Amino acid sequence: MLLHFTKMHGLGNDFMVVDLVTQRARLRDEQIRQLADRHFGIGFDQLLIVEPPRDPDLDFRYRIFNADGSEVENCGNGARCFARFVRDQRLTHKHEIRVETAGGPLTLVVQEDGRVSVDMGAPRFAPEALPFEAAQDLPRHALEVEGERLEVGVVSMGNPHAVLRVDDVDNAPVARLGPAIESHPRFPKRVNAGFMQVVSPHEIRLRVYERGSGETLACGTGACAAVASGIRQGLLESPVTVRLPGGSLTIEWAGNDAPLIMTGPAERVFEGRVPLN
Ligand SMILES: N[C@@H](CCC[C@H](N)C(=O)O)C(=O)O
Repeated sequence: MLLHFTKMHGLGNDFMVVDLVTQRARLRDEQIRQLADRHFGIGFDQLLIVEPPRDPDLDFRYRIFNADGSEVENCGNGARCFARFVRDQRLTHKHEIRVETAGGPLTLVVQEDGRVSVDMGAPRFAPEALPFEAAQDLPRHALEVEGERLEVGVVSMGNPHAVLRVDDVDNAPVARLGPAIESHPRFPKRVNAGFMQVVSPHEIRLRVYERGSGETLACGTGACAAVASGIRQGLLESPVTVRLPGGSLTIEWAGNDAPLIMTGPAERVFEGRVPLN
């Protein structure tokens, strides 16, 4: 069969978006890995699948797969592209869209200027929420990585994040420490590794080595996790501008059980059809 798809990106974090409301298909892990290949396939950081909701109170079900084929709980940049996609495809006319994800329901609001704001829910710091092996809930945990003692904040945004503070994000050892943190045995479900440089209480620079996809140009849940961890440690104050290699996001958080609100762009690149073997 020929599968119709749309290529999109949020600040260079790129997606293949597939409508399974009007098409029928099933993608196996190895097909996802092949499609994600930037030389032999289409190339993307994540595959986003749009399905009818299982809960009648929600508008859609939104499923997310990393480039390695693993299904994950949440994707912030993907959520914004998802909102733009369902409106562009005329699957909905709503400005406020409620979707089911593997990490829980999300509310997406399409603004007049085309940017999308997402209620990302409240961050969870308890180690069992990620999961992370630790005896207690602390703002920073010591972590031995490749013989180095690092200090990381751990945050669940539905998906797991470890945030490491660095002095200079341009020279941070993301390629060396990223994969080692991602598959550290104290994170049984692996983890996304963020490298955060604090510029001022309202501005950070961030690079993220994503679980299952490698370093990306932007990570929405990584931006939320870094801001939540930074505010919890008294380093940051809401709102925070997060400067990522692909562009900037605005993150607001009132603290405690309040949700993080992420605002940023969502871009369509092209549409195509690909044979599914
Ligand atoms: N790019 C995403 C996060 C995608 C999922 C992540 N790699 C994971 O495995 O949890 C974002 O914008 O949040």
